[in-house]
Amino acid sequence: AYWKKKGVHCPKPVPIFGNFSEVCFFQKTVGDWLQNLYDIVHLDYFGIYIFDQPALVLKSPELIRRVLIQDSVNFINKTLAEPNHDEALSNLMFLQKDERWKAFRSRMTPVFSSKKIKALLPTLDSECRKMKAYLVRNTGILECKGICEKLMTNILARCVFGVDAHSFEEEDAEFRRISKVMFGFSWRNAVVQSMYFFMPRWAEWLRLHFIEKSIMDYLHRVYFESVKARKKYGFNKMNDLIDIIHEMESKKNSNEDIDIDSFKAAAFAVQFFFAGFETTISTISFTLHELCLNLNVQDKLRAEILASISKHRGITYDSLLEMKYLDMCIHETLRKYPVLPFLDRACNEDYTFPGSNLTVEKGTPIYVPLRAMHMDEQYFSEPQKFEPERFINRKYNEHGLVYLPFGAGPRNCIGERFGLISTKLALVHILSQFHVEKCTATPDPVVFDPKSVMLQSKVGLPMTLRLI
Ligand code: HEM
Repeated sequence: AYWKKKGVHCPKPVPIFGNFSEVCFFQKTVGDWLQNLYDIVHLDYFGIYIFDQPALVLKSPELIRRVLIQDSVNFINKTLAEPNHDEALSNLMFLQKDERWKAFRSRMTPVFSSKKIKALLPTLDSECRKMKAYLVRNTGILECKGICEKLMTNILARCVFGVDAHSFEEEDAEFRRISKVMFGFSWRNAVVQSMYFFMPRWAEWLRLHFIEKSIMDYLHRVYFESVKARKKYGFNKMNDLIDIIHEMESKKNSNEDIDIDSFKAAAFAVQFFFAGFETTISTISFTLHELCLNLNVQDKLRAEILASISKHRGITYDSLLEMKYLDMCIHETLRKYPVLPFLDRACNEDYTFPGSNLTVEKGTPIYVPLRAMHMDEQYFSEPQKFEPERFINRKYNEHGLVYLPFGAGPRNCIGERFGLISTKLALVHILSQFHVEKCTATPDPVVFDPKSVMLQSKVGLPMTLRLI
């Protein structure tokens, strides 16, 4: 009745569940659910109900630009639950709101400058070399997502906490166990994380933990132990997050409105680990998957990589930025497989869309069905086809926003540069030494797992690796 009163079209809801039953019973992924709604409604926007909560879905690229960029001051918050019942969780930036988020974000932005990321390259490179040595010992059929998980566990443990995770040497290494509990499938994760996104009031009321408390405690402990060791042996040697935070601390301006106390710094370390893990793994492994299925693209990409390695006598930060076809392949992967298939915002105050009589009330969740847009023929011809060439002159967002793998506006992905450089480096290392090929277990097309809010293949991404 809410949307009817406002004169906003709403696909027919069912009692109790509203339009949400298929996601609620894990029958469809969030991405597929929003895409089905997007495909049947031919309007700039429409209403839905998540149980009894009205939410607005935007289809028009122009309205999306308004919400994410032009009028972003009205839409600074995400819809996610705010876990004020747990201090450690409430320090995670993507769960923060209003002034608290603003202050935290501006303090953390310098951590991701190109200079800082460039300084991390030797660390990333040495972890990629360990992966390569492991792959040389284990060619044949491999579950490539599992390999990428080991790699990112190692990279993040080093870049964030300054410790060696030993994922390639020991199957049951502690960090690997932690990342498995954080991201591996469990009904607990599926239910709690879906509730944080879509039933935030319930998640707050039930005092649920987005990340299991024991894991938070463990990661805090690792952080504090690393800081303790650094105090003893000296900072600024590892170029990792702990050194960067220490450097920021020592330059601290007393007028700053946020104090990065050690508890907040530890929370940021956890946040980095959490937000950088599945996102980067997904991008590396789906690219390899598509390269198995598109051997001409793989050959072209390998030719670019080998030429660059020979020109620069190795792999450098600048050479990674120079490889245009590599960049196009990754952007095509992020179009077909955006790890977060939708964006969410909540309006801070009642807001009337200019030129319309649509007013959304304070607190109303707003969704951008970005995967549906990435698969819309109107914007991307033959959307099922993996075609990196469509990114030759990347001008998709000229008239409104249609391509959004990292979101947009002040609340976009803070780790884009780090995610892209890690993805590029891992792909260069793998493709310069191995052919990747389809095996009988390679899923084609990929079937996504409805139990995960993020886009994940139901059966992993197995393929054959063959030394060149
Ligand atoms: C290829 C890899 C990645 C992809 C596709 C990706 C994608 C995204 C997307 C779609 C958002 C939401 C943006 C919005 O709502 O407008 C986001 C937010 C975020 N990402 Fe990433 N991400 C990636 C890597 C990383 C990495 C490596 C980090 C490392 C720290 C990171 C940290 C974050 C954080 C902290 C936020 C929340 C920002 C805020 O609330 O202000 N991401 N990411």
